[in-house]
Amino acid sequence: MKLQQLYSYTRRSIDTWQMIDEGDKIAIGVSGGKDSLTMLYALKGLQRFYPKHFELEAITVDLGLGNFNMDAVKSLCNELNIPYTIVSTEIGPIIFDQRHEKNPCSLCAKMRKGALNNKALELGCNKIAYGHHRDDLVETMLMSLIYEGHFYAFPPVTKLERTGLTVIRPLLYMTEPDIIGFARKQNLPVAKSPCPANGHTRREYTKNLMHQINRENPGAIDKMFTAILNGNISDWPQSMPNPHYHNP
Ligand SMILES: Nc1ncnc2c1ncn2[C@@H]1O[C@H](COP(=O)(O)OP(=O)(O)OP(=O)(O)O)[C@@H](O)[C@H]1O
Repeated sequence: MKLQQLYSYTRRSIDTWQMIDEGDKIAIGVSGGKDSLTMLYALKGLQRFYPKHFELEAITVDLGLGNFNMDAVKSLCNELNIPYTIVSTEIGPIIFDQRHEKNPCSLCAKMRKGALNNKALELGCNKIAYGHHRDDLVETMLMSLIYEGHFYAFPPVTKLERTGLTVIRPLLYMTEPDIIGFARKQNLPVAKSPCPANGHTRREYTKNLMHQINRENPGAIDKMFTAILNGNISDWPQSMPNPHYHNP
């Protein structure tokens, strides 16, 4: 995937869901994975020509799991001229060593988001960008169906009432293969997740299932994505009708 295509997909979600307002200061959550690194490029590029002016801050929450070297990400942020902050935490040791959590993912995500939000507020940001893409959205919907028995997927924009921050997901129209292709082409310094639960979670199971369904029924992921977009899901904001874009 070329840079121009990346900008065009990102702009599509930003316009459709009105993610950016004049004067926003957006914290980009950077895990070091391919999605958030791609998002650094996407938002930095868009900043140059988007009609509304906005500022960017990149933030990584270090979970304290060791083996976590973000020097290459620091250099990338330098190159892109995005201020970069690493927040050191003991979230990993608390979850795995002290509490021996059987289902560590939800508590970890909650604590990680708390640390990210606090730093974003401290830096004067009013929005937080997550690198979720189309396949993450479909995966989450399937998890909700299989494990919770209802049709739900996270919205493109979420206002967090307690902190006043707004979460945005600018890569929502990108597919995972597109992101993988972009990350490879740009030679992005993708870090392997240091999480010991990685690869053994319900999410991983659902992801494999989703790919199996798509292999056996080509186009199924796109169809499920369309079902979500048209699904009148609670929490989802109104999308902007835009003559330039046609939803699938
Ligand atoms: N440790 C972290 N510090 C800051 N932001 C994070 C961190 N972990 C996740 N995020 C943010 O939350 C988003 C979703 O997290 P998730 O763990 O689902 O990542 P992912 O799908 O593996 O994406 P990525 O390839 O960016 O890691 C990430 O894209 C990123 O924006």
